[in-house]
Amino acid sequence: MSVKHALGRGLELGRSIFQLGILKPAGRVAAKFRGERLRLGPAARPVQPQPLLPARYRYFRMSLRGLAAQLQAAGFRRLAGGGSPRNRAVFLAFGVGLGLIEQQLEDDRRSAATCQEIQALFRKKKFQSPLKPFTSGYKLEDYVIGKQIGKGCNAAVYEAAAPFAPLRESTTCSLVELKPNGEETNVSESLRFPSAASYPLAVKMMWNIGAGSSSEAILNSMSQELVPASPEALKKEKGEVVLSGHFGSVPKRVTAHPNVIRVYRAFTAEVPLLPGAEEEYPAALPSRLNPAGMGNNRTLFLVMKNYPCTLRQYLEVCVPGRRQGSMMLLQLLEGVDHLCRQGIAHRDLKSDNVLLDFDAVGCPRLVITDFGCCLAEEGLGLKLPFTSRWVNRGGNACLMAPEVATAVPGPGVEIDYSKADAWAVGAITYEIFGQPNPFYSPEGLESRSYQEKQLPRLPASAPEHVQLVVKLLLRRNPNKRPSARVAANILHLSLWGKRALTSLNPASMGKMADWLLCQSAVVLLKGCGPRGSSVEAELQRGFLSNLDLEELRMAVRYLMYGRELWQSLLLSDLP
Ligand SMILES: Nc1ncnc2c1ncn2[C@@H]1O[C@H](COP(=O)(O)OP(=O)(O)OP(=O)(O)O)[C@@H](O)[C@H]1O
Repeated sequence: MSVKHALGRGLELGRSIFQLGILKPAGRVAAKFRGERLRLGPAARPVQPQPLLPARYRYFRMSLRGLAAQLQAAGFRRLAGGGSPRNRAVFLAFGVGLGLIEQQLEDDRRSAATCQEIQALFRKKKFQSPLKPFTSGYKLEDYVIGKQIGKGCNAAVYEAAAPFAPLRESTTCSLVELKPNGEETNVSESLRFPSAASYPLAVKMMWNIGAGSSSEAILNSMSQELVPASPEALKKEKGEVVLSGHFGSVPKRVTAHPNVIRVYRAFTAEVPLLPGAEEEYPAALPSRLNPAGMGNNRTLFLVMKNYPCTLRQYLEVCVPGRRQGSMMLLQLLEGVDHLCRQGIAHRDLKSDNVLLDFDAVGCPRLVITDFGCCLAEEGLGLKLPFTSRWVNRGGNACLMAPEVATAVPGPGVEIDYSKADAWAVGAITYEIFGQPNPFYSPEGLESRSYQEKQLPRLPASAPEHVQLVVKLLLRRNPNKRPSARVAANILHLSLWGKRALTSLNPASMGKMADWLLCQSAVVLLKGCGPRGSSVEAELQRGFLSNLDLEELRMAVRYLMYGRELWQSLLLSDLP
């Protein structure tokens, strides 16, 4: 081996370990170079990207550095101790080549610092609620209730108005009539959704059957509904949070996010006789209103913004175009990532539980709603002890991730929900791109037993990056499935970083940092213009406020992996 060759091999070895992420633990693979035992060996063939845990990544870096040092030391030893000069030089060159990878580590340190600075800049700008802040509204009498706008298994939802809760100027143009953009969609006629102008609020009245009528009992049984409640939602009395009474346990609360519903007020009150109650939910009424009713006298009311439709209703009349569909998927992933970061799993994601309105340019804005089945217990995180079959695994069995659906209860068993909502988003994407959800129909796939190769193809109209993300999200094995954050990053990079992507390399994130800086400048400038509150701008700000170098690197790896598979026309057989 020539010196030049050895230098090249050293560089290559370091780079390949670096690019692929060293996937085998040190010590298990011991490489030998010219008789010298080394503690690390490169992975021999391209392997699928896998998340590198920060601790492991640090360990890997230390090992790489250690390896370079070992080689250099061995080279010097041999230099001092004799041996053929050519051999010594070769040895030294290999070590030096490997040591050059240090430069990449330095590059990484700088890129990580850039990410942190950008993140800090964008985190400063808080998400603004579409309603002007209001101070009253803790009683049912504060609201004028209109007609019923929805009903589920646990509640009826009514439009409502309150003189003190007008919409912000910029959002009053939420489209009443949406003319789908010819280039983006197949639907030609205009679509009409009810206007929220006269009733900007929605009041959800929970059906209280069996929870008792004390406020404490109501909260205990419906506490998850309060997860998206703002800090001002519950009346504060003498500095203490009360809900028409005193409560022991309050669940975790999610902070505001553009893709997660906000509950502005929550209070208990006597169940009133609202329009359609006797016909639509007579059994949920208290005996005061219906002698045959089984409901309790008081219940929980939640006040939210009134959205024109659900995602399911929207998709019944409209097939979003490529870009719009990608942005809709991206919003769901952003919402799920926000929940995950706060240790909350929704556990009942479906197109009925996603509400939708439109930004000033007619782009659908999606918000995740109905937290009645969520996992948000303080101190529990995303892992639920599954010790008996009576433990509730969540709602909507059809869209239950395989690891949840197949879990068998037993001592010490835990269900890990950290990627379960992301899996459901993968399934909902079929609906967004105009296809039936493969997990719905009776003849459809079952999440507990499907094989990945049985998944239908998305229509050709779905962009390549969406097809890749859906394939990845619907992997059975959660360890091989990207998190919502990494999946969102793949879409962000594909939507806005296409040109930069051609030169991106997971081993050298310097170019990525340059692109991020340019992107930040663009987003900041756009934020000053009239489109500052557009869905696109919100998504871009969200991305920049959540930058993490390793998660970005992971996304780049997946993209490169997807590109390779596309090139070899193997995407349908994605392992
Ligand atoms: N803020 C809102 N604006 C407009 N419509 C809403 C709003 N919240 C809910 N809805 C409508 O009411 C329906 C029922 O609401 P929701 O899903 O919260 O009730 P639920 O009884 O908890 O549902 P589930 O049966 O899933 O448990 C929704 O599908 C939607 O059509």
